[in-house]
Amino acid sequence: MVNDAFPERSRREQRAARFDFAQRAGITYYLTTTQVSYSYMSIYREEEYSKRFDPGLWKKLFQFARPYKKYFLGLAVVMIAVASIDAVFPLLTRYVIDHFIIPGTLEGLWKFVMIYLVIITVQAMNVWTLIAIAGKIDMWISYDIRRKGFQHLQDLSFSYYDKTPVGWMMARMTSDIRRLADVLAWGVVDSVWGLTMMIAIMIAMLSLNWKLALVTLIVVPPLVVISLLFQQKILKAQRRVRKINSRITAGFNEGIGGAKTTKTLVREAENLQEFQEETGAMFRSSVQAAVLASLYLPSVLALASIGTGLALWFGGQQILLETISYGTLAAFLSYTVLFFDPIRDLARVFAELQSAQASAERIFSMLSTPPEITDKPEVVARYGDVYQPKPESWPEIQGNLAFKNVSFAYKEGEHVLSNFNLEVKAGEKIALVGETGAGKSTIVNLACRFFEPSEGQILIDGVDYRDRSLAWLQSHLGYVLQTPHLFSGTVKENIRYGRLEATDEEIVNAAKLVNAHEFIMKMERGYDTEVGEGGNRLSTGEKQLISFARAILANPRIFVLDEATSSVDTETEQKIQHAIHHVLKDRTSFIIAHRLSTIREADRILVIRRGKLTEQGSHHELLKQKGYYYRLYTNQFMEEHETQVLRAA
Ligand SMILES: Nc1ncnc2c1ncn2[C@@H]1O[C@H](COP(=O)(O)OP(=O)(O)OP(=O)(O)O)[C@@H](O)[C@H]1O
Repeated sequence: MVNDAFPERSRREQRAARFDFAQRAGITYYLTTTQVSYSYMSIYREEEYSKRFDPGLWKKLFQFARPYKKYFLGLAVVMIAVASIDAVFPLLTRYVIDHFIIPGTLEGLWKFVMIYLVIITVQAMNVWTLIAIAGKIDMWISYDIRRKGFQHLQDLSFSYYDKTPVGWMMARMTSDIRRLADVLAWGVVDSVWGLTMMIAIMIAMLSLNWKLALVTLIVVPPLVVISLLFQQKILKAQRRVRKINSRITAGFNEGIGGAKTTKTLVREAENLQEFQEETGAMFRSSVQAAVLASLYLPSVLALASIGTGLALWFGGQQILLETISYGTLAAFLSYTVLFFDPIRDLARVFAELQSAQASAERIFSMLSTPPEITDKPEVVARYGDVYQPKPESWPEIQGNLAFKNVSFAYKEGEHVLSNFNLEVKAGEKIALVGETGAGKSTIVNLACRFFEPSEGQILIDGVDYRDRSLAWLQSHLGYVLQTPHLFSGTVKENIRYGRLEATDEEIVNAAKLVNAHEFIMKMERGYDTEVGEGGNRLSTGEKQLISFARAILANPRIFVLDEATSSVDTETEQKIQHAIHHVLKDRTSFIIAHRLSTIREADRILVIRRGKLTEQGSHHELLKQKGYYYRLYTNQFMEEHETQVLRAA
């Protein structure tokens, strides 16, 4: 399946990926993206897909077309009309030659001109209608698939985002869907037009003079073969160019985003070398595509010319024998040239169908990935899901939380937690400390049901949280991360994201509570200041404060602060500590912090080492125990003290 195609991703990337989509989902997470740093050029690996026609896949795809079948039918009718009229034009030329030019008379010309005008007006209207219908179908289908894709991405669990690069998902949601809708809508236009045109031309030629028709149509079979061969090769080369192009775009992204890191690691030369290899491959594939395209047209023109030559040769003889008119020969010549268009179009549609099938496979592989964490059907029936919640049936939440013999592994066999037990009372302020990779974030992620235990149970207010709805739990969650993500928009809009119906006054109060009001008011337009994409016009500390205000506004029962105050200065941190103390009162909260001064006030500090709870108690109790916490605290204290002394000196 798709996910196996990706190498293990760094944890930072994984967080960034899943939180990016979690935030778009609009659920009450206050998670953040970090500056993603993929290994340059190694992120985007497109899979090769089967080339055989896959009826099952097309059946699934036609489900998206089904709601618009009336429009497809209308489109087919209009296209038949367009092609039939296109095929009539050489007959009009024939009429002009045989009735006006050869006899040298203008008699009946006005009538002819009037009929001609009516025909081209009808044709213009047909073309307008077909563009309008096909354009609408194209848009509707891409809208439907995108909507379904986006909804599914929101439903997918964190583990999916751990394995799948954001770039891959973006490509599915944009270019693949675009291509698919395009082929569905415009492929119908081209194929109906092409087929009708070919049939109409053949009927016209055969009825004008079947012998001459058979001679002229000799060139059609080689024309079909050449067109199919070339179109497939051209498409293959173009696909290679597109693949490399997406890697180059990723390379640009990486190169620009990671410019500072590149410089500090003196990696410029290697990066340039890697980049040149990609652009070299792109150059070769582009040249190949251009050479193929440049060979195709002359080959087709040569065949068309042979057809024209044959028509002239045999047609000329027939004229001398007076078995056909000059007009008929002219019509034949036009038909020979006209025949080339539908063949070329059909060959292109045929080749594009293969590419569309690959897009469809990619999209459906995403759509058919089941979310690992979902509500059971009976839970959905009772409480509703994220899209149709039934808050009136939701139980009150107290905020008591218990881990009962919980084991958990991200990868099979590699347990991060084994038989982990923990009881947290409603309103308790819990701090988690421990070395990097000890399992602190895993514990809170399990508590928030971003992952579920492989064994054991997590109870909220005494009930296994799998018996309650995800939406219920998440509507009571507030989560603030170290590197918060803000959305493009104003400060006010970003805070309001926590609770859309909040008044301006409530927003200002939330900002005041976390000491963000002061710096917001110092900004040029106060709460109406634009924060830029991802909040990049603000410092990390400022973003932290805003995301904190946003989380508070939602008034969650369970609050998680994962290194949430690591980027603010000591003075601001003290202010936030004060706010945290105030805000977290009566809420169950988990605080993960490496800076131990920030967690002294916690009701209980848990020391986690290799997934085990090794020490617990208040700050003073733990200091008295003189264990790991004591060593950690005294070391940090000494370091901070030395820094202060140095600064003072
Ligand atoms: N999404 C993931 N996929 C696979 N392994 C993971 C994932 N997240 C964490 N791990 C692994 O699980 C273990 C515990 O990680 P966790 O993030 O819980 O540690 P932590 O104590 O929060 O560390 P830090 O202080 O660095 O944030 C680590 O060995 C880590 O590599």
